[in-house]
Amino acid sequence: MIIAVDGPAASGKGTIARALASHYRLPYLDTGLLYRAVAANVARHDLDPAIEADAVAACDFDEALLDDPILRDDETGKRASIVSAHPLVRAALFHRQRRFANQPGGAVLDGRDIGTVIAPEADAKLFVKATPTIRARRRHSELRDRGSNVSMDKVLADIRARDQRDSMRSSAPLVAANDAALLDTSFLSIEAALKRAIELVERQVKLKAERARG
Ligand SMILES: Nc1ncnc2c1ncn2[C@@H]1O[C@H](COP(=O)(O)OP(=O)(O)OP(=O)(O)O)[C@@H](O)[C@H]1O
Ligand SMILES: Nc1ccn([C@@H]2O[C@H](COP(=O)(O)O)[C@@H](O)[C@H]2O)c(=O)n1
Repeated sequence: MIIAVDGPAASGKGTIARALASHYRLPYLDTGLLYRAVAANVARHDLDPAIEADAVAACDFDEALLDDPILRDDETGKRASIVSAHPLVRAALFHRQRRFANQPGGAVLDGRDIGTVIAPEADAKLFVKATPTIRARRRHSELRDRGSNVSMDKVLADIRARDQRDSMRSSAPLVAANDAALLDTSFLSIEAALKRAIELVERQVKLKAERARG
C-alpha cells in the first residue's frame, strides 16, 4: 500500500505520515529532507540557490548529510523552497522518490507533490492543512524548544512566504490532488488528527478495493 501525505509547512503532515507508517508497518520517507539536503549542500559550497545550475550541482550530496541537524534549520527550509522550484532539481530527485514509493509492500511518503507527481497511483492520499497562524504557532514553539529566540511575527511571515513560493511555482506546485482527502488539523490534537487520518486512509482503500471488484 502506498500512502501519499502532502501539505504546507508545519501543517502536521510529517507527524501524521510517520505515525501512519508505524501503524501500517510501512517504510517512511520525508521527501522535504531531500530538498533540504540540496539546500544545505548549496550553502556548504557557497552556491546560489536561485541559479538552477548551482542547485542541480548540489543534488549530488553525501548521504550522511541527511542526518545533519542543519537540515532542520528554518534558514535551510527557506533555501529548500528556493532550490525546489527548479524543474531540473525536481527531476534529479524524482527517481529516488519513485523507487521508494514502489518498493514491495509499499511505503508512506510526505511532501508537496507526492499525490500529484511522485505517486499519483497511491492507494490513499491525504492533504493536511491548518491555518497559517496555527502552523506558525506550532513552528515557533518547536524553534523555541530548540533554543531559538525568533519572533512569532517572523515565523508567520516565513510560513506565508514559503506557502506563496511552494504554491506559485510552475513545476509541481503545492496543490491537493483531485482525489486526496482533506485533513484540517487546525483544531485537532495530534491524537485526534491521527485517528482521523487512519479513518480517511481506510475509507480510500476500501473504496479502491470496491472499484477494483467492479
Ligand atoms: N495536530 C497537532 N496539534 C498540535 N501540534 C501539532 C499537531 N500536528 C503537528 N504538531 C506539531 O507541529 C509541529 C510541525 O509538525 P510537523 O513537523 O509534523 O509538520 P510538517 O507539515 O511535517 O512540517 P514541515 O513541512 O516543515 O516538515 C511539530 O512540532 C508537531 O509536533
Ligand atoms: N515533495 C516535496 C517536499 C519538499 N519540497 C520543498 O522543500 C521545502 C522543505 O520541505 P519541508 O517539508 O521539509 O518543510 C518545502 O518548502 C518545499 O519547497 C518540495 O518542493 N516537494
